[in-house]
Parts: sequence; C-alpha cells; structure tokens
Amino acid sequence: MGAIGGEELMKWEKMQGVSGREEKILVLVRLRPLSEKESASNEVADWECINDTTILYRNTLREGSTFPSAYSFDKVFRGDCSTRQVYEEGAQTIALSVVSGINSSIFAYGQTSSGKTYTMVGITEYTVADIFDYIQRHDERAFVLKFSAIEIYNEAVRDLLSTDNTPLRLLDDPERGTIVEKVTEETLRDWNHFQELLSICEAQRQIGETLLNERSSRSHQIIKLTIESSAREFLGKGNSTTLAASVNFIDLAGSERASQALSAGARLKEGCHINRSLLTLGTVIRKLSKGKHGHINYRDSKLTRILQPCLGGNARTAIICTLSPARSHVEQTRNTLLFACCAKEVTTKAQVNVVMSDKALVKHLQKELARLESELKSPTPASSTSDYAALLRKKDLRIEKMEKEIRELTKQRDLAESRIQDLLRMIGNEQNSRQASISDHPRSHGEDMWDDDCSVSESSVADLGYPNVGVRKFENPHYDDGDGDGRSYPEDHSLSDGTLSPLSTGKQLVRSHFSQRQADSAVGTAEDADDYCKEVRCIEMEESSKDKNSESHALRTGRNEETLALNVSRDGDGAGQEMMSTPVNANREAMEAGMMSSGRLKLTRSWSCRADLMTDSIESTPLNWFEREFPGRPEGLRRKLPLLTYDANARSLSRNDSQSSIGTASIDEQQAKGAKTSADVEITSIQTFVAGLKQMAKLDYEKQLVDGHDQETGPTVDKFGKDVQDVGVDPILPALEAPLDWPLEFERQQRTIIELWHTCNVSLVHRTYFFLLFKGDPTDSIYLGVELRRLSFLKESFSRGNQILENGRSLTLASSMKALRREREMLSKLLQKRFSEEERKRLFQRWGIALDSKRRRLQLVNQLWGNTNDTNHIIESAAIVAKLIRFVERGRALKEMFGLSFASPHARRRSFNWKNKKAILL
Ligand SMILES: Nc1ncnc2c1ncn2[C@@H]1O[C@H](COP(=O)(O)OP(=O)(O)OP(=O)(O)O)[C@@H](O)[C@H]1O
Repeated sequence: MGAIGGEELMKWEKMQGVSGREEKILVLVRLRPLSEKESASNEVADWECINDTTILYRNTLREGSTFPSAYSFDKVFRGDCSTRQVYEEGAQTIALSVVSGINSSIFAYGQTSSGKTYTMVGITEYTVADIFDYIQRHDERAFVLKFSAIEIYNEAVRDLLSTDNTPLRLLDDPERGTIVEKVTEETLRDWNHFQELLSICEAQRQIGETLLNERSSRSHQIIKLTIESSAREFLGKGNSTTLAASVNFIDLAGSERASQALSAGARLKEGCHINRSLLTLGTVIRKLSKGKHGHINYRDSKLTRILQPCLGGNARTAIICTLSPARSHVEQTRNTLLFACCAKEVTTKAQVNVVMSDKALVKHLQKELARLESELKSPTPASSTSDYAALLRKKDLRIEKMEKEIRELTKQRDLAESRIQDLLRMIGNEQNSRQASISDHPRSHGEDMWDDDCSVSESSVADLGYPNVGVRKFENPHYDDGDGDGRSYPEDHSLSDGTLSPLSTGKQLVRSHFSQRQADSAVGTAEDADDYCKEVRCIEMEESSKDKNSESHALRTGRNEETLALNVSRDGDGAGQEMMSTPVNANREAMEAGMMSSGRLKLTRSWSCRADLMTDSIESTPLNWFEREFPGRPEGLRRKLPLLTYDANARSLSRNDSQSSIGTASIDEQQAKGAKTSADVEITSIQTFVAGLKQMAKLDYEKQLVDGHDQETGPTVDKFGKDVQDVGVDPILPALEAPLDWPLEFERQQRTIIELWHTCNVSLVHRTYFFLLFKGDPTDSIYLGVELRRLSFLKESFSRGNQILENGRSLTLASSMKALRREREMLSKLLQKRFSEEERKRLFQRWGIALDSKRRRLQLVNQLWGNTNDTNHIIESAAIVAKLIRFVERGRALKEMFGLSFASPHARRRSFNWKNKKAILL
C-alpha cells in the first residue's frame, strides 16, 4: 500500500478544491460568559466581541486610561453563542474534510476553565453525527471508522481505551511519521458505540485524576477518528482505491502560568511538563507563523511530535481559542490571543490521502510510465498547463491579498467607530469634570481665564502619533513672551540654552484635559496634601545642607572628577581609550573599570561605594533596583564611544519627527569639563540605563530559557527570590516579539507601563529615558516586554506588602515613595539651573502654579508624570525631565550605538527569533 498522486488524486482534488493548496490555519475565538462564581464575586467582563471577527479589550477605556486593544480572527464567538454555532460557522468545514480523504484537526487552546472541554465535547459529537449522516447518504462507498483516544500527561502517553496504564511509546514510521505504539483502535459501529467509547475514555480519565489529583486540566487529550472509504464496485477486485484520513479532536491542557496553579514537588514537575508541551507548541506555532524556514522543533515534546502533521503539514487545521472575559484573567486572555495571532499565520498543505492496493498501484505506475514516455517523444509546448497553473496561483495570491486588505480595513473601521464612541463618552466625562473643577477648585479663576482667553481649537493629533483623544490646539495669548513683538508663546519656545522649550511639540502645542489636570495637579499628583506640605518643609531644611554634603563627599573620595570625565581608560581594552561620560558616570565607570574582570560581586561593591558617595537620592527607587541588577558593563559599552556634545540647535522633543525616534544622552561642554553639582551626581546616566536595560532583557531571556530547559532540576530561586517557574512560563513568549499588530500593541503596552511606573514609584529619570528611547520600533517589543514584567512583578510584590531584597537593601512601596520624593527634590533644584527665570515663569503659569506661591519648583516637579491618562501631560513631563537631565533627542544613533538595535529592519524581520535576540542582547 502506498500514497499516490496521478489521475485518481486529481479527481479528488477537483472534488475538494482545497487539496494540495496551502491554506492558513483557521483561528476561532470563543468568549465564554462570566461563570456563576465569577458573577458572585462581582467580576467584570472586560472583553467584548464587537463584530464577527474582532474582539476588544474594554477595561482601560472604562477607566479612561488606555486605549482599547482589538484582535481580529477568522471568527469570534460571543458568550451567548452555542457550541453548535461554533461548529457550524467555524469548525465544521475543516472537520468534515476527513470524509473526502483529507486529514483534519480541531484544537482547543486556552487557560483552565475557559471552556475548552465544554467546546470540544460538542464539536466532537456534532462532527461524528455529521460523519454518520454522510455515510448513510453515500451508499456507493464502503466506510470503516476507527476510534482511538490518548492522553498526554507529564510527557507520558496513555491509552484512554485501555485499562493498562503502561505509557505508550512513540515510534517513527517511515510512511506515517510519528505514531503511537500499540494504541487501541476500536472500529466505530454506530452512535451508541461512539457514546460508549467516550464513556470509557472519561472513566479512564477519572481514574487517572483520582490517582494523580485534578489532572484533567493538566493533560492533553487527543481523540482520533480515522475514516477509510472505498468505492463498493472495486471492493474485493484487487484494484480498489481507498481514501484514508483522520480527524483529531485535541483538548489541550490549561495554558495558565505554572505559578497560579502549582506549588512544589510533583505538582511542579507536572507544571514543567505541561509547560514543556505547551511551550514547544507555542514555539512551533511561532516559528511556523514566520514561514517554514529552518528547523522546527516538533521533536521537543510528545504533543508536537504526535501533532506534527496538523501543524504546518498534511492536514486542515482549526484552533479554537477559548477565553474567560473576567478582569482577573486578563493576562491569560492576552496570552491566549497572542497565541491565536501567531496561529493565524501558520499555513498547512492538506492533500487527499489515497491508498491503493498493490495491484492498483502497479497499474497506475504503468500508466504513468506510458504517459511520461509519450511526453518524451512529443514534448508539449512549454506554455499551456504550467502557465495556466502559475497564472491561477498568481490570481489566487492576489485575491488572498485583497481579502486580507479588506479584513484589515474592516478592522480599522470597527476600531475607529469604537474609538469615536469612547471619545464621545470621554468628552462627556471631561465636560462634567471640568464643570466640577471650575466650581470646586480654589484656582478656578485661573481656569476661567484659561478657558476664556485661550483660543482653543480641535486639532488633529495624527501628527503626534497619538490617537485624537480630547486634544486641543493651544494658542494662549497669555504666553506672549513679553518682548513686545506680540509673538505668542507657542511660536517661540527657545530656552536659554538654545533648545526649544518642552512646551513646544515642534509643530503645534497640544494639550488635553487641561482643566482636569490643573485641578489634579495644583495640589500635587501622587501625594496627599499633608505629605506635600511635609515635603516642602523637608526641602526647606535640606536645601542648604545638600550641596555641602556633596562637596564633602568629593573631598572624601579624593577623586578628580574632571580628569575622570575626560579620560577614562579601561584595562584590557587598550590604554587611553576615551569614554563618553558625565562626571558622575566617569566616577562610576572608573569604579566599574577596576572591577570589571571580577564581575558582579565587585560591581555590587562599587554600587554600595556609590551609595556612600551619594546623598541617597534616588537610591532605592525601582530604577536603582533595576540598575543594581546590572552585573557588569556589557561588552559593547567597553569600546570607544564618541563624546556626545550638547548641540545647542538640537531638535526639540517632538513626537512628530519620525526620523528621530530615539533619544540620546547629551553632555554639554561644561559638564564634560567636569563642572558638576550635587544634583548632577544624582542623575542616572543614559549608558547605565541602557546597560541595565540590556542586562534585564538578557536575564529575562535566560530565565525563559531556564523555564524551557531546566525542567528536570526542579525549582531554582532566581534573583528576585521567586521560583523561576513563577515567572515567564507562558507557552508562547508574547512580550518578547513584536506582535503582528505591533503599533496598537505598542500603544497599549506603553500605556500600561506608564500606569505601572506611577503605581510603583519608578524614578522619573528612568521613565523619561525609557519613554524617549522606545517609541514603537518593532525591536522595542523586547524592552517593553521586559519592563512590563519587571513592573508587574514590582506591583505584585508591593501590593502584597513584600519587600524585595537586593544586595542587602530592601525595596518596598514606602522606600520607593521616599526615593521618588528625593528624586523630585533633586529635579526641582535642577529646574533652577536648566531653565531661565522667564522660562520657569512660563512653566509655572502653564502648569497652574501661582507665581506667588511657595516652593513652586517642587510643586511643578511633583506634577510631572502624574497624570498618566493624559498623553500630552506625559510628553511634556518627559520633555521637562529630559531638559533637566540634559537628554536631547538626536536620531537613531544612540540606540544603535548601545546595541539595542543592530540589524536593518529587513534583516531583523528575517531573523527575528530568540537566538538572534540573544545575540543582540549580549
Ligand atoms: N461557552 C460557555 N457557556 C457556558 N458555560 C461554559 C462555557 N464554556 C465553559 N463553560 C463552563 O465553564 C466551566 C469550565 O469549562 P471547561 O471545563 O470546559 O474549561 P476547560 O478550559 O476545559 O478547563 P480545564 O483546562 O481545566 O480542563 C464549566 O463548568 C463549563 O460548563
């Protein structure tokens, strides 16, 4: 017996119209309703299917903080859709291909309790019922149906139709690929027999569960139905042609994180295996979604070995991703959707599987030989068939492309519509809150002036790269710069050092929800009024003493920072090499340089040394926690770097400049010469920031590797004091690759990060660097992912009241707040230095700070980064901090210089995988 092509095959191909053609995996998404338990605990449903193909995340919209995330698939099913609907409108065509000799598979993927089993039970039953129906209507053919069922649990394969619990082995069959050894195959007689077999499987499963504890949601179950059919007229005549194909129903294990379900010991091992199978499945899907080039690691798990033909091979495949709408499951839901996004890019190439008796095969081969001989004798013109076929393929591709475009445009339209609705809602809210703030706020007089005297016009914010949410063009005559020429402030924002004012966006000044923000910010953003007053008093007392402190530190170290700043040579990298360095960096680098060879321990000491040196300013903000993870300056930074000089004509911090998507550190001449102040000392250098970032990404990557490969060694405790199993064990590594709808996803992640920075009291300098460096390049996804995980971890630890122990120092919510306050004090001092009196005056006016009030600088700094919902506030905050720390945007150079992005966009796309990422990071 053997598979053949030829005339018979052509006949079946014609019949099916799909055989031998590549087609994408069909991806269906099913949202279940909130369960009774979830409803009882007042859970909120955050996901909504806005049409037949798009699902939308709504939570952040309701809070008015971030934009919705929309995901589109072949079909999405709302909570009130029945399984029959999912079958008929989704899986049916794929599943029933099997009766025409085409292999097919239906998967259910999703977190525990999302509805996988609920869905698959129905899909299996409906398919079998349709198959029986088909058989009855095709009398001319004889059918044999075979049923088998296996379970993969802890990488052991078990036969669910057998009472023998001995694990089955996988064998490599040259013709059939990987097969399960000795699996029971029952000939399926009728509907009752089918139900009977299902019951046996269920009973076996339950026995397994009793023995091993709740294993059903942790095992993968595969029910396989094989159909062989032959034309009755040839039966028994030795030349019969048989179609043989299988349909697989795969109920995967819950894809939730191990940390949520596992504790230790056997359960942890269980989790490792689940993750191994799902991780491999995720990796395989991810690789396949980028094309079938290179090695695909099917053999890394039993699941992918068995399912290899369904994943990019000879089968038609549908994946049903099941989702819970509950807010508490949002992370898992996102992971499932990211998996689904990858899956929809995977193509398979199903063929009609025809098997012949030996006699028929010989006959067929003889015929084929004769045909080829005659072709050789009289070759047909080169054009004809093959040309037509090529033309047809081209047309098909064009149609496919146009269909894709239509889908994309429809998605954009739906999204735009939904945004308009949200906008209208937000405008309504804004009006309400403005009313409230005007009447309630003590500074409502200023507000009135603003609203009355400003000519405010709606402006397109497309220029800014941000959605148009309540943004207004800002043309305030109060900003006349007073030079008598009548020019208003927005037209001339030159600051004393020649840069443009952060208040200018480069094209037009924009501002959103001003009244709201002014009302919020006049009393400080994050702290309550009491804290604020205390802080002001504290500054009053410290103001004079701080500079003295730093002077005495300088004396104690005995270091000549000017020399260090200009010429720091590194052992082992050649003497006399110059490093770009601020005085403080030079100081830090000098310490690191001596300790480089001995690695982390020594560097840690250098940090504690720095801690002694410094006035403990932003010491324990999460930024510094992040920095201290940095075990040594990466290789790339040891090479000679050009001294970046401050460019007086540098471009403004404009979100509009597509060329200058990356910021860079600048060091003005004065700084390079070593003239520094105590405030300068506190600033985290851009190099350190980038180096830390790279290191975090690397550690994060390594952690993923540990999760993926170190499965037999049990839990190891990572640097955060957490089980490595707890972190980043998602089967697919979502945040570390740019998803397909990256611009949208970038916007969403950036919003979340901004929120988390606020929640976790992350250093403002860090926020600014990060915000200005990562503006949506696809490779930024790595760093956004790392930052998101880091911040989520921080938030989680803070919310549990945990302290994070590091290098003998602890970081808690309270300590991070304190450190942030200190950083603000430091920045408020810099405000005096970096902005002229006139500029400060404008800033105060603009930020609603009374010119006769006390501690105006601190008031201003306290407002920075506080209004996380307001895009323009964030842009302006970043611009102000950037100016304070002398961070000037200057094109892509910096990112590339620091090795954050080496490859050309083209090359990156081609080689966007983990290995390459690691190379980039190292
Ligand atoms: N679409 C739906 N409509 C109504 N109820 C549903 C739906 N989907 C799931 N449920 C209910 O939710 C619960 C969990 O569903 P189910 O057992 O199918 O989840 P699962 O994803 O298979 O979980 P596990 O991974 O643990 O096996 C069940 O009580 C089921 O009846």
